[in-house]
Amino acid sequence: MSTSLRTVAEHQQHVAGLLVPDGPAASGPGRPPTETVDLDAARGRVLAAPVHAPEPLPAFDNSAMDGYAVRAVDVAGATAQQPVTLPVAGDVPAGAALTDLAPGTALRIMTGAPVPRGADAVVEVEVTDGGTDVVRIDAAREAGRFVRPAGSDVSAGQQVLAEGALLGPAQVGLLAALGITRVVVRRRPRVLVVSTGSELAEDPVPGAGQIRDANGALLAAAVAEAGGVAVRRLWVADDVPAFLALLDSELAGGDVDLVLTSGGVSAGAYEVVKEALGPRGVEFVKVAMQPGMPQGSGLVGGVPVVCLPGNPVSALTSFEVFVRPALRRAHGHPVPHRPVLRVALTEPLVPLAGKRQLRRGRLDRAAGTVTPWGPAGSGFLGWFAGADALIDLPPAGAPLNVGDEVEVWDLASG
Ligand SMILES: Nc1nc2c(c(=O)[nH]1)N[C@H]1C(S)=C(S)[C@@H](COP(=O)(O)OP(=O)(O)OC[C@H]3O[C@@H](n4cnc5c(N)ncnc54)[C@H](O)[C@@H]3O)O[C@H]1N2
Ligand code: MOO
Repeated sequence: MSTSLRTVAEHQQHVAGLLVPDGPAASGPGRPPTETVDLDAARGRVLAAPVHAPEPLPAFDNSAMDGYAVRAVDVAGATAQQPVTLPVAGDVPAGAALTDLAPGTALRIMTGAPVPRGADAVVEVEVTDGGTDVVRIDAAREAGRFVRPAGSDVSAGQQVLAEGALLGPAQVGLLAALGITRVVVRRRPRVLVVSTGSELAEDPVPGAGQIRDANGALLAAAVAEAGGVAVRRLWVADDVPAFLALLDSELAGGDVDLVLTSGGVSAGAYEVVKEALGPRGVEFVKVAMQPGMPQGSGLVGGVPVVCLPGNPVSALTSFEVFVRPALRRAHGHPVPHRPVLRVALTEPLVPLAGKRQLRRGRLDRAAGTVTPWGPAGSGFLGWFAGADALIDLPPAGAPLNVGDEVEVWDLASG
């Protein structure tokens, strides 16, 4: 085994290289096919094709105010001292069909209702006496005032969303407003999650020396949060033939874009993942990072495989650092990385010599501070569950004092 450590950036490139379109993985999520989804399922998805407006928005001239539709010339010069009085010819509620306004009259109109033919302005009710038969108007309103013209927001045929746009509430709302009910989006990368270790209990109540599988749920959740889908979540004991048989049968179906394993990659006597996949060409390395030093990556049968360390804190941190950005970039997400903030420490910290360290932290956004959350070791999932940030400490930095600025990854955003 090599004793030189790979840098975090180098291993990020290795993992990203497995997943990007130009990478070696022909069948990976690098060239994700597309799928068409209903608008209700579109939030969080990435558009695979631009969208053009089939119709203008608004579709017809409509009122921006509750008030009176008038001809601007009929109210020209109106003031509180010299008001204009107009007969009210009727009401135009929202949802009403288009009507006509006769010169020298007003129509009581509601916000969103179609501005009648012949009217070119709306006088808001606040500068009138609110009359229903006859209305006193205390202010002039120029032509176009409080009229939202057809197409003033979006014109017919205009490109409203570009390929690669991330669909959030505003985008989904716009599509709904335009009558677009289905959109072509990039397919979510399909990820097979495999937990390894003979200590993992199959029964709900672990026996002596056994533990429950945390990484399966943890990584499936992380995959979903990154925009992928964990197609299957499996467990295999520390048994190389059983592991390989499972992997081969799972990959035979051809529906997996990425395999994520956890455990069995370090220096012990039963390192199932390393022993099984090393001979298949997967590269096992040590990365200058804590937690998450032992890592594996490569292709098995053309499918990218990323092998994460077993400690749950190490597995999740490794996912954050290596897998999440690659997965998001691979399916076209416009923002692959977490937002990085510069905030002040509330406690002193001593960086590790020779390794980049990602400590759990809790952000106080208002105060612009971060508090280290729990010990540095990789056996503290309980602490991780209470954290909302990773404090990114460069290797061999000087000891940090209270108030010193550090970079943190904001896990609650992006
Ligand atoms: N002699 C050495 N020992 C270790 C080294 C080393 O360099 N030399 N590296 C340490 C580091 S760093 C890490 S990280 C771990 C990684 O170990 P593995 O990836 O081989 O993982 P395991 O040994 O299988 O498990 C480690 C730990 O995590 C628990 N685990 C594993 N899978 C799960 C799961 N699905 N759910 C919950 N917990 C899980 C497992 O029981 C162990 O406690 O190796 C160090 N050792
Ligand atoms: O590098 Mo391991 O992931 O700390 O415990």
